[in-house]
Amino acid sequence: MADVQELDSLMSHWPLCIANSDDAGRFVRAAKDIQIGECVLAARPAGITLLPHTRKRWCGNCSAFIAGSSRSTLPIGCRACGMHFCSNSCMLTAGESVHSEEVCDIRASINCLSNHELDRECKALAHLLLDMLARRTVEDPPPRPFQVEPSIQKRASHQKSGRSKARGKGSKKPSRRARETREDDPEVMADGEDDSIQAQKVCEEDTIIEEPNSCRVTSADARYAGFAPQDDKDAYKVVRTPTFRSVLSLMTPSPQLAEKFEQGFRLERCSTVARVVDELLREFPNSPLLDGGISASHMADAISKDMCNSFGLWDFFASQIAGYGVFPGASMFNHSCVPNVCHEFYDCPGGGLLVFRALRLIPEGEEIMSYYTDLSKVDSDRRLQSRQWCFDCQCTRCQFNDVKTKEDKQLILEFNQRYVCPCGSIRLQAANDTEGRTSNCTCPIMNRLDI
Ligand SMILES: C[S@@+](CC[C@H](N)C(=O)[O-])C[C@H]1O[C@@H](n2cnc3c(N)ncnc32)[C@H](O)[C@@H]1O
Repeated sequence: MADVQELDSLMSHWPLCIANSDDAGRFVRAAKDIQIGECVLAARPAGITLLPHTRKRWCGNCSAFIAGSSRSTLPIGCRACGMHFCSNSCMLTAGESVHSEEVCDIRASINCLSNHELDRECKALAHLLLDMLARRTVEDPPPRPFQVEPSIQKRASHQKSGRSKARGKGSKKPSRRARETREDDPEVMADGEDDSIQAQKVCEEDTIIEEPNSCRVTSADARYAGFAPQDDKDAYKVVRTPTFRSVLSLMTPSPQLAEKFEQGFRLERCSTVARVVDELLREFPNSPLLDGGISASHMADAISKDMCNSFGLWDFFASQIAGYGVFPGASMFNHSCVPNVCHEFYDCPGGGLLVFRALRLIPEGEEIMSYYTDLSKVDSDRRLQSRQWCFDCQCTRCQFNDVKTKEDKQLILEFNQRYVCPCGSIRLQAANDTEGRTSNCTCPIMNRLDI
């Protein structure tokens, strides 16, 4: 069984504990009675990838839908790599991690590769891998076999002084950042003012960035995502930053299992993507992204986790997947088509937060079941979807729906009326609802737009 300690520490503040089963691997149990609506976990991403059609609409730093973001000032686009940001502050924070000089250069190079060299899915994976490497932080607790601390700690102290000098050092290629401009306001970078002076100014005005590479979830973010009361100043402490090692601890299907579910091709492309990213990264020999001796095989291992562990990010306005991310804490939840928790994605610096809440009372000891498939679909469609995660769902709903009757259809209809919000996501049953029919949607999009 893979390392649980790293994953366990991501859950240490939540009413959860990890256990193991023969049929579905590791799973999560409630460590106490959990009330309806109670937040069971808020997880941060180890890496996110936005699909090309979304990059202009979603902030590359906080994953906010730019047009609907309260943070949004003027959208800023990078002409080199195509990433967009909802504000100056987000652009500056990203400049220290997911949009540093070398990351931007490599992203641009990936975008330029022909379909033959790297197809669309592989490019999305390559961006996910870069994102994971760029978000790597000081490992906590101190590592065991995987050597990462010394250089990373050095980097963190550089950054505390306000600027990352390590980044781009030794870079062979000329920087493309000069081409980066604010789309709607071309004067911003074109007035001759040095990038770093601008960065300092905005840092002073906007926010104190303590650890640029691992922005904290602030108390305000925690309140916005609804898991902290108004007066809880320490709310952010419950959300741990996933380490790279926690990603490596996630599950990868064996080649045999992947073959059985016709997903072998996905496993194979991980090494192709890792090789391409590794080659591009080696052009930056002093890159902090490679600190700790990250090799191509570490990279292939990390992105192979995408297969069974990524969460889709839904674009409500375009009604399509905007991208996906790996949230190691949340990856311990197994699937059920009758879940007892639902999840919502909230934008916040550091890539966003995936927040899980109880759909009903969950007694101590019961398994926490999330959902991976579209629960509004009929059983055959859900079964097809679950093949992507290399398993056949055996939940009561799947077994029951094998017998197709009018009553089954009624059951699905009722289930959807009860749990599926018009925005497409699962919604909470209202706490005071004895009938179990009316529910409150807590999704950020609906709330924010006051629909
Ligand atoms: C996000 S991980 C969940 C944690 C996983 N059990 C582990 O040990 O790391 C998803 C994987 O768990 C397994 N899994 C999740 N739900 C399952 C279920 N209802 N039945 C069987 N396997 C399941 C599948 O192998 C799936 O690819």
